[in-house]
Amino acid sequence: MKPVKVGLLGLGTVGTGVVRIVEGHQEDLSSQVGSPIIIEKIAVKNSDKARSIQVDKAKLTEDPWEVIRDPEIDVIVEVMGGIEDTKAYILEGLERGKHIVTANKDLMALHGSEILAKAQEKQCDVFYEASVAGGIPIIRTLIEGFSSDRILKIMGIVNGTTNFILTKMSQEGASYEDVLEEAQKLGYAEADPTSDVEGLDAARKMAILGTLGFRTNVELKDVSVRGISQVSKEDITYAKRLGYEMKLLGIADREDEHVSISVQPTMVRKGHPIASVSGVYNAVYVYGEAVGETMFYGAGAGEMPTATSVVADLVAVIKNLKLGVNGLKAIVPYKPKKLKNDEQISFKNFILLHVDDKAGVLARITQVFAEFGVSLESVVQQPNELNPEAEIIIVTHNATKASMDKVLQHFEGLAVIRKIKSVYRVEG
Ligand SMILES: NC(=O)C1=CN([C@@H]2O[C@H](COP(=O)(O)OP(=O)(O)OC[C@H]3O[C@@H](n4cnc5c(N)ncnc54)[C@H](OP(=O)(O)O)[C@@H]3O)[C@@H](O)[C@H]2O)C=CC1
Ligand SMILES: N[C@@H](CC=O)C(=O)O
Ligand code: NA
Repeated sequence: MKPVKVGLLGLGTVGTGVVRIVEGHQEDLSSQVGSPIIIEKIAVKNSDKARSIQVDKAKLTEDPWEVIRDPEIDVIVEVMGGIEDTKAYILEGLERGKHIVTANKDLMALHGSEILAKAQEKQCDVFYEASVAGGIPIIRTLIEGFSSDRILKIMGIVNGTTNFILTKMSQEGASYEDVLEEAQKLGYAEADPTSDVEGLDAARKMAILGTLGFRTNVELKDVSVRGISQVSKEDITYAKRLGYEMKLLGIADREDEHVSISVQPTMVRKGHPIASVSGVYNAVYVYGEAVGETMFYGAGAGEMPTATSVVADLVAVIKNLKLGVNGLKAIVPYKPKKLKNDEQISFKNFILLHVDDKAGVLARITQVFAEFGVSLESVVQQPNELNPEAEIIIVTHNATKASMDKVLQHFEGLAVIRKIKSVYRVEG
C-alpha cells in the first residue's frame, strides 16, 4: 500500500477545502483507493500568510516548479487559478507523467484541447469536474451518464456569484454593489469579479459543457455573452410581476447539428425548475433526445462544495492508477463545428419601451413587429407614474434573432419611442 503523493498548487478557498477533505476523510478515501493519500507539497504565493487550517510549513513553497519537478509526486491538484503560467505548469507536469486535477475553467475553456491532447500523448488523466458548477458532478454526468443519448439542450445557472446577487436583489431589494461585496467575502467570486458579473466565467463553463454535450469543439469565441451589470431593480420587478425570475442563464442548444451557445440575463417562467434555483446554488438542465428533461442542482461555488468535486476527481485518478488505465479518452469532440446563424437562432423576447402617451403609438409599434414577421404573445400599456410618457411591455413568441435585431434597429429611428428601456430573452 504505497501512499499516493499529491502536489497542491494553491491553498486559497478551494485548496483549503481540499486539505480539509483529504485529511478529514482519509480513512474513507484510502479504503476506496487502496492506499493512503498524502499531500506532499503545496505551492502558495505567500508562505507567511495566516491560514485557517494548520499546515506543516515545510510543505509550503512559493515556487510552483518545485511541486511540478518533484519526482515523488504522482498527481498535481491545481487550484491556484491563472492561465498562461498555469498552463505551462500543467503541460510540464504531464510531460513528467503526472496526472492532473484542476478546478480552472479559465484554463480549460481556453486551452483544454491542447492540455487533453498532451494528456493523451502521455497516457495521463486530466480531470476538471470542479471547473463547472463547483459541487455538482455535471461533467461526469455528461461524459458517462449521457454517453448513450444525444443531447439537444443544456441550460445552466453556472455562476454562483451572479445567482447570489440576482437572488438578493429580487428577494431583499438589496443593491448590486452590496451583494457583490458579500459574495467576494464568502469566497464565491473570482479574483477579478468582472468575469463573474460580465458573464465571462459562465461563458467559459458553457464552452466546456457545450463541447462535452455536443461532441464538437466549442470555443470561448463561439459563446455570445452579456452579463448582469446592466440589470436594474426595475427589470427584476417587471420580471416578477409578469411571472418570471431573472437569471443569468447559459444556453446551449442544437438542431440538425447546428449549435448555438450564449450567456445572458434571462427571464425564466416561474414554473420552470431552473427558476427556483436561488442564492449561490447552480443548476444544469439537460434535455436529451432519449432521456427527455433532467436537472442537476447543488452549490456552484465555495470552499467545501468545490473541494468535494476536486477530491472526487483525485479518487478517480488514483483508482485508474491502481487499474493501470489512466489516459483513457473520455469524450472526443469529433463532430465538425457548425454554428447557428442569426436566422437559425430563435427565442421569446421581453421588451420594455418608454413611449409618447398619445393615440396611435401602440398601433405603430405592433406594425413594426408585423413588418418583420415577429408574432406577439402579449402587449401591455401602462402610464409611467413619474413621466408624461407610457410604458409598453411586450412579450414576443419565438422570433429569430435576425428579425428581432431588425425590429430593434427600426425602433431606434421611431420618433414615438423615447427609449428602448430593456430587452431580455425569455425561457420556460
Ligand atoms: N472559489 C470557488 O468557489 C471556486 C473556484 N474555482 C476555481 O478554483 C481555482 C482557485 O480558486 P480559489 O481557491 O477561489 O482562489 P484563491 O484566490 O482563494 O486561492 C488561490 C491560491 O493560489 C495561490 N497562488 C496564486 N497565485 C500563485 C502563484 N503564482 N504561485 C503560487 N501560488 C499562487 C494563492 O496563494 P496565497 O494563499 O499565498 O495567496 C492561494 O493560495 C480558480 O481557478 C477558480 O476559478 C472553481 C470553482 C469554485
Ligand atoms: N466565481 C465562480 C466560482 C465557481 O466557479 C462562481 O461564482 O460561480
Ligand atoms: Na462540477
